[in-house]
Amino acid sequence: MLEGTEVLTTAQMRAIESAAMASGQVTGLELMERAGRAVAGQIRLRWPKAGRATVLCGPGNNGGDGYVVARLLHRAEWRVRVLGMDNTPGPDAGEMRRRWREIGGIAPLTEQELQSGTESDVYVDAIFGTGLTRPPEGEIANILARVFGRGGDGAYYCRRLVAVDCPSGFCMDSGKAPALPPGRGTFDSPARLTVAFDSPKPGHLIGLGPALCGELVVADIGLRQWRERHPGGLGQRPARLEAIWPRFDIRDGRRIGVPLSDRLGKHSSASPHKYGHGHALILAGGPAKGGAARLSARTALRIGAGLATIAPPQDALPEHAGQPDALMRRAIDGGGDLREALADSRINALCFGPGCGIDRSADLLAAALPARRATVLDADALTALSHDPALMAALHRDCVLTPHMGEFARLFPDLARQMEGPKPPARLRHVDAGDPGRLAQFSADMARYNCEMIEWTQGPAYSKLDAAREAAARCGAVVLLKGPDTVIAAPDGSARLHSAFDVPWLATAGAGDVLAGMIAGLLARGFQPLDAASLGTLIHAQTARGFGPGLIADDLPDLIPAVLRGLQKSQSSSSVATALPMT
Ligand SMILES: NC(=O)C1=CN([C@@H]2O[C@H](COP(=O)(O)OP(=O)(O)OC[C@H]3O[C@@H](n4cnc5c(N)ncnc54)[C@H](O)[C@@H]3O)[C@@H](O)[C@H]2O)[C@@H](O)CC1
Ligand SMILES: [K+]
Repeated sequence: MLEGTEVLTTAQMRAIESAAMASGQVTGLELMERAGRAVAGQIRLRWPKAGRATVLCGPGNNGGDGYVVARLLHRAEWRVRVLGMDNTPGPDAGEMRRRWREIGGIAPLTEQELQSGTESDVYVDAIFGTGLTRPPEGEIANILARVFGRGGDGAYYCRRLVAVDCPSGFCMDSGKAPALPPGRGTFDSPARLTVAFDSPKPGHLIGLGPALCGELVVADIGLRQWRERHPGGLGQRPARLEAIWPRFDIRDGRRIGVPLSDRLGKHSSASPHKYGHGHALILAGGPAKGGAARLSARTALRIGAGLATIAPPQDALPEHAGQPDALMRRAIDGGGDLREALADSRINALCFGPGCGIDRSADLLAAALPARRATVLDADALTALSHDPALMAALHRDCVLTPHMGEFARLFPDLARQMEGPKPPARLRHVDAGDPGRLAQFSADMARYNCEMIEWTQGPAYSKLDAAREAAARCGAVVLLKGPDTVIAAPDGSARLHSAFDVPWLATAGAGDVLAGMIAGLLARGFQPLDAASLGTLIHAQTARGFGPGLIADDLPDLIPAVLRGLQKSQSSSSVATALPMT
């Protein structure tokens, strides 16, 4: 079982906070103090010399965190300037504002104030967190444009911007940034650092998140212990959502979320025989179309499949005579040939698509899907699938679809359209919080914290995650929606997120063929489809991280052994098992 860092939607986070407070074991004020302390601590860790800080405090609890940051930086001898809003915040934020007022003043949070005065060494963005409900307008939009924008000389207005929970105006569920109306600039100046609380949210990992957040630190604010003591949390737990790239620090700075299976470096069965490690069959296209499938096949071998066979039509077979010698060749002209090949039950993973041709893919898929072998569908196979509802209906739970956005839009046009628009309203759902007294307290807290009892998995904007989950449930197969951010979803709602925002050079011809081959090889080795797809995604990006710019897809397969060695090493030193309760 692959282990990643648990990711929570904002609704889940709010529900956990509220339930923890309803249990009487923690107060909102304590959580806010810890949140502010985490941010101030991270600032001092990076910039140990006390300097000038400007703290921008919004109207809600995110602003409350900001007042705590101001107080703690002041205590550490920073010269702190606070700009705040003239509203009546909730009781906790109000109390934190009062405590700050005993120390220093609050200038109005206006564009003019932001521009005036001496430039600060650090700017703290505590304007909006999870409570953003509509696109900012007027003065607040101007402020955000300045905070996240650049001057005429191209320099950032707010050098060293530290975001509290998230960059303000940003949706933590979808990674979308609805904040700025057209013409008001863009988020072109990212935060240096974002300190999120308790767990990463989907938006930190997908969409614009990785670009806007800068370094992401996930700070424990004491809810983890409560969750460990109350593993059921609130009512029924949703399908698990995990991040599969270890970017997060927590508590004492340990990294969590090293996503490994202990089987990664080992073989898939106790048998020393090559058939014990699986046999991947990679279907190739006609003459002059075989390169993509060769990349896939070579990769399947490198990732540890015991055997890999490339299967072009007869007239293209001679083209595959070269390296690697370890690769087997077999002509498969059509569905009949494939059915015959699949009589050999040792062929346990299939890969369709790269360079295969749309008609040939359709013909071969129709023959293969009823055999219910673990199957990767990529490129032309996805186009064939989008043309034929019967093929779509024949998909099964051992299939992995690997579309990019264009292919996804052909397969699931309605879901792709929804991604462009707002999310439909979340459905209300009863939350079982124990006895009536506790439930009453819980409801009061919900109201106090402006929370709704909304379905656990719902967030405010329809995201790539929502779309991939819905697609997987609809087609009954694993859907890997790839891009700089990749979402991998299983039919039961479990999902994994990975950001390859840091390796833009991975967007190169043939990289997708390599990914398909990795997943096919891992399936051959006996990994479950969700794990094979997740590990394939991670290893794929890790190979590119190790190589750097200048990468071409042909380089990738030979980089796999070093990545496998590195992952094994990090597994042995990982603290993941102690840092997170795993379900
Ligand atoms: N709930 C808790 O127990 C904790 C919350 N924490 C902080 O609280 C934050 C969430 O607090 P809130 O729910 O109060 O939300 P926010 O502080 O994000 O903002 C909510 C406020 O902004 C207003 N608002 C929303 N959209 C607006 C717009 N477009 N223009 C102008 N005003 C707008 C709302 O009317 C509301 O007053 C988290 O992000 C985190 O920073 C932390 O203190 C940890 C504990
Ligand atoms: K913020």
